[in-house]
Amino acid sequence: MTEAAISISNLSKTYAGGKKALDDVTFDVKRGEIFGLLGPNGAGKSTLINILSGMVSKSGGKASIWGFDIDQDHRNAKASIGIVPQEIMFDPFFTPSESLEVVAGLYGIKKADRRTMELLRAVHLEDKAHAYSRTLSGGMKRRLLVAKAMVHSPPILVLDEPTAGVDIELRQQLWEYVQQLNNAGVTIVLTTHYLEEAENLCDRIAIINHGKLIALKDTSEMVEMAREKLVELTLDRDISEESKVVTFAHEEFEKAEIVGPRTLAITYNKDKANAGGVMRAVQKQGFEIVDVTTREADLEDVFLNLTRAKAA
Ligand SMILES: Nc1ncnc2c1ncn2[C@@H]1O[C@H](COP(=O)(O)OP(=O)(O)OP(=O)(O)O)[C@@H](O)[C@H]1O
Repeated sequence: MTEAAISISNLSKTYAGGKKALDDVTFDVKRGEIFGLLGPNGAGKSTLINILSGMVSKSGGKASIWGFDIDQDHRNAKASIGIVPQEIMFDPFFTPSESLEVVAGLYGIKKADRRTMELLRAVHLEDKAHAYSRTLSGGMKRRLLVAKAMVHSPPILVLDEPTAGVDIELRQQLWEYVQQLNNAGVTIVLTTHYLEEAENLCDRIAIINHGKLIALKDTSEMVEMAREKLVELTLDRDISEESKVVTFAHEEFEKAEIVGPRTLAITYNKDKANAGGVMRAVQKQGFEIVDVTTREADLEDVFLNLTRAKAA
C-alpha cells in the first residue's frame, strides 16, 4: 500500500482569540511507522492531534486519515484512528471492563467481536478488570486509556504525551505494548517531551515550534545532526573582549564563546576537527590551558538549536 497513514497539507489553525496554533503544516505519516511529534509546550502538537480526532476544527488546509478525508469522510477517518488523550478523563463509577464495553458499544462492535479482556491483559490491567476506575493509579488510568483507544482496532494509534506522570517501569511496559502493536502492523504517532524515548522508539521525528514544522527526518539523521562536540577550556588569564572575535575565530570551529573571564566554550564538528586541534589553536594564541571539559551533543541539543534558531 502506498497511501500514507496520515496526510496533512497546509494545515492551519487560528483560535477564536486570534492565537495561531498551526501555520501551514504539511507532512505525511507512513503506514507502519512509529512517528514522533516533538515540540516545546504550546508548539501546536495537541491542536494538530485534536484536529485529527475531530475535537478541534481546522482553519485551513486538508487532512486525511488512512486515505479518508476528515471533512468528506469523517466517519471512516474517525474509525481509522485511536487517540490516547493527554488528559485523563474518566467516569469514576465504571470498572475498566465496563469502560471498554461502553466504548465498544459506541463503535457498534458486536458482543462476540469484543476484545475486552484481551485488551486489559495487554495493558497489564487484567486483575483490575472489575475495580472502580477511581481506585486506579495514574499509570493504570493511562494504560486503560490506551486500551480504550484500541477497542475498535484502528490501524493508527496516536498517543499524546502518554508517559507524562508515569513511572519508569510502567513507561517501559507501555512502550513494550506500543512496540507490540507496531510489530502487528499498527501505525503509531506519539508526542513526547522525552527526547530519549523518541530516539529509541521512533522511525522518524518531526519537530514543530510556534505552529510550524521546522524539521522532519529519520531518527538516525536527526541524531546525526548531533555531530557537534563542545569543549570548554579554562585559560591561565583573562580573555579580553577583542580577542573573542580576533583571536578565536578559526575555520575548524563552529562557534567560540567566552563564557567566563577565563573560560572559553568552543563547539566543533566531529567530522572536521578534534579536541587536540582545538587546544593547539588556542595555545598558538599564547594562552596556557589549565582545565578542559568536553561534552557530546545529543538529540536535546539538536532540538534546542532548532527551536531556538527559529524562535527569533
Ligand atoms: N482552545 C484554545 N483557545 C485559544 N488558544 C488555544 C486553545 N488551545 C490551545 N491554544 C493555544 O495554541 C497554542 C498551541 O497549543 P497546543 O496545546 O496545541 O500546544 P502543544 O504543543 O500541544 O503544547 P503542550 O505540550 O503544552 O500540550 C498555544 O499557544 C495554546 O495556548
